[in-house]
Amino acid sequence: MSGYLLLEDGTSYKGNLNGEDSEGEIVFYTGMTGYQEVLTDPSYQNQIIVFTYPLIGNYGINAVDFESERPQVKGAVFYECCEHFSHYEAAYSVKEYLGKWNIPYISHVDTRSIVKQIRKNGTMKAQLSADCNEIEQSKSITKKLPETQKGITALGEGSIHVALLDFGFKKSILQSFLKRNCKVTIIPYTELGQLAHFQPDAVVLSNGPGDPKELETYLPAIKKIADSYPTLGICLGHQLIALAYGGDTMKLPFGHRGANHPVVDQKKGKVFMTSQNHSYVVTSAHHKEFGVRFINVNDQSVEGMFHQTLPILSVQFHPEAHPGPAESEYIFDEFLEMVLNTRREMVYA
Ligand SMILES: NC(=O)CC[C@H](N)C(=O)O
Repeated sequence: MSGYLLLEDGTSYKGNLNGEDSEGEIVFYTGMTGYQEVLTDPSYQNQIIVFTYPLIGNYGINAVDFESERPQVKGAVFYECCEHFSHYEAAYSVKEYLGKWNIPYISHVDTRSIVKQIRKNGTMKAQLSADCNEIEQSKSITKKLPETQKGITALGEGSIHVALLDFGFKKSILQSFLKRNCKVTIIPYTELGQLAHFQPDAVVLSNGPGDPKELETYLPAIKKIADSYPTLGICLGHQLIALAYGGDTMKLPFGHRGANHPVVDQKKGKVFMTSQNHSYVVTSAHHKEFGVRFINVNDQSVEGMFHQTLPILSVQFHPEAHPGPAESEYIFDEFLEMVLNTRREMVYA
């Protein structure tokens, strides 16, 4: 069926629409692969994703690469959505998967032109629609709090107990700790008051959707947690740590979403490629208790911080990868080493 992608700035694109009308914030993802992880990453809640690579769906959808239990996006924009997939692990096509969950997508639209428009006018409200109406200008996208999926859940038997504060966590973050011999207790951020009761050795603040400032009411509790436990913040978690300690965040014009964002680790003097998915960044006017350790090579934005005296580390990129390069996985090892050192210090204090 023919249909339209309508942007808030008045631009429209005609293509083949599958599914019902939908509305969200339009953003673009530049990785050549990883569509299954992107579609199911909770950080993309309330967004319509333009995939810049022109062939999506070639290797189908499998049982292992989900980042959560369902697609999280409001819609997808492809040039070609391949229905005849080929991969030994593939169970069904992207079309079947999105159809099952009533997530619409449009294909055979000029994705290069759409991306140029977003780069020019910034991420904005968009609609997938059977009709070519204009988007209501007055109604801007309502900011929503992250939706979490599970209640408090304990997994793994390891010797280090990590509390994963869930703002919409990616399964790969959980797995990064389980495979490093950790016990993990997932705690939805709405229940963060319960955290102390579990007596964790460390706390991880997860990734998640939306503007970190929407979570303002949780900041004092987050600061108290980071003051008390070795803490790692990933993406939204990193932004929340900055805000909790008096720093600030701002919105980038069109964000960083892809699998080849170069970052420099100033401590190691090393540049590596990272997987990224964010609109907001910590501004360099962060609180002076923190130092900036990681910097984006393309635009010099802050990619990660460390606390000068406390065991707190935070990264804007995704060390768990999925999709994308795993070159920064050492962040997990370094963090767990930090947790063990803190434990040793407590024993000998
Ligand atoms: N992946 C994330 O955690 C994204 C963080 C935040 N929602 C942003 O867009 O900047």
